[in-house]
Amino acid sequence: MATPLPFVQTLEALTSFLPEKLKKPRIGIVCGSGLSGLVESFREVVIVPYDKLPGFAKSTVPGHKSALAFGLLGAGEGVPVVAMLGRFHPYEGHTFPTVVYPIRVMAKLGVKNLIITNASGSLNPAIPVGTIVVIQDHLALPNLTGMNPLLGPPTSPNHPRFLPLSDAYSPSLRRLAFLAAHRLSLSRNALAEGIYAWVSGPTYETPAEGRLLRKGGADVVGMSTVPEVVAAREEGLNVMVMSLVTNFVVIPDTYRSIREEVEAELAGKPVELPVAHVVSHDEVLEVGREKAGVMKKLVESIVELIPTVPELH
Ligand SMILES: O=P(O)(O)O[C@H]1O[C@H](CO)[C@@H](O)[C@H]1O
Ligand SMILES: Nc1nc2[nH]cnc2c(=O)[nH]1
Repeated sequence: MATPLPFVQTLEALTSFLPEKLKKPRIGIVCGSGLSGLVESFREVVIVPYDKLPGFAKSTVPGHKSALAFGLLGAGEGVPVVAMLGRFHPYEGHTFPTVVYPIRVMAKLGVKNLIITNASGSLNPAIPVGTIVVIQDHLALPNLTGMNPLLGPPTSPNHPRFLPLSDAYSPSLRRLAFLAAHRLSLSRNALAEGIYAWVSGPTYETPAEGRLLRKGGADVVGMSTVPEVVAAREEGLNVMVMSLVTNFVVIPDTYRSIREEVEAELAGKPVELPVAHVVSHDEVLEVGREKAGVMKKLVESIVELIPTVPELH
């Protein structure tokens, strides 16, 4: 029997921290690796550490803090928002109910629109490092092979047993990303559209795995987000995802042949080979820091535009 989730206690704890005007955020934000600087644009901020909230775990990944930030975002009076300054990943050892618990709490607070950010590796030569990819769809091998976040009894009798995901990424919200980029005079290349492959991690891809995902139609790959999207859709939220490309996944056309190298060496003709790039989380965080400002402005602009779209109310 699964442990019951402590929603009532979490909501009571949150209420005790928040002033009236921040108690009912309508927009939720998830900050990806290195992107929690988003909170710098919030006004009247209240930070609630995860260890003060029953049901919340601790984020153990560098670049992820362990707190919720509530505040007002955008011009004028501002819109009440809540942001996760750090997420939970299954590879940290968190169970799926724990990974998506903050999303379900956001839904119970009244959040209707969710903006998720993450860091990812590019599988598509036309999508270079530094691009922000507005996600159109996902390819989730774990979902198809027995690691689906919704396995087990439904969290609520109101949830559908068989959740459709053909429309998971809200066209209305995605539209706002491009309108916001226009408002901010970003270059056309700053923003792309693409498909996110979710892998469990924590290993980065081998070249063969990268090639498989690319052939399967994915443009970028990461180790998060999809469980959050699935839970948010189950809760009835509108969802959009912006993925910052922090590195290329190395997918060579051919493999270096050690046999040929040895044969050349033995024949007195050693070959000089280029050193292959090896990705690291430090590099991921570095690109996150460089692009945090653009991501912050985009999110703020989208938050300002949401109230102008009737179907997002
Ligand atoms: O998806 P976020 O949390 O932004 O982080 C990405 O960066 C980390 C790997 O460097 C992984 O956690 C991957 O998913
Ligand atoms: N799986 C995966 N996650 C990432 N997060 C940031 N870069 C990468 C990557 O190359 N692969």
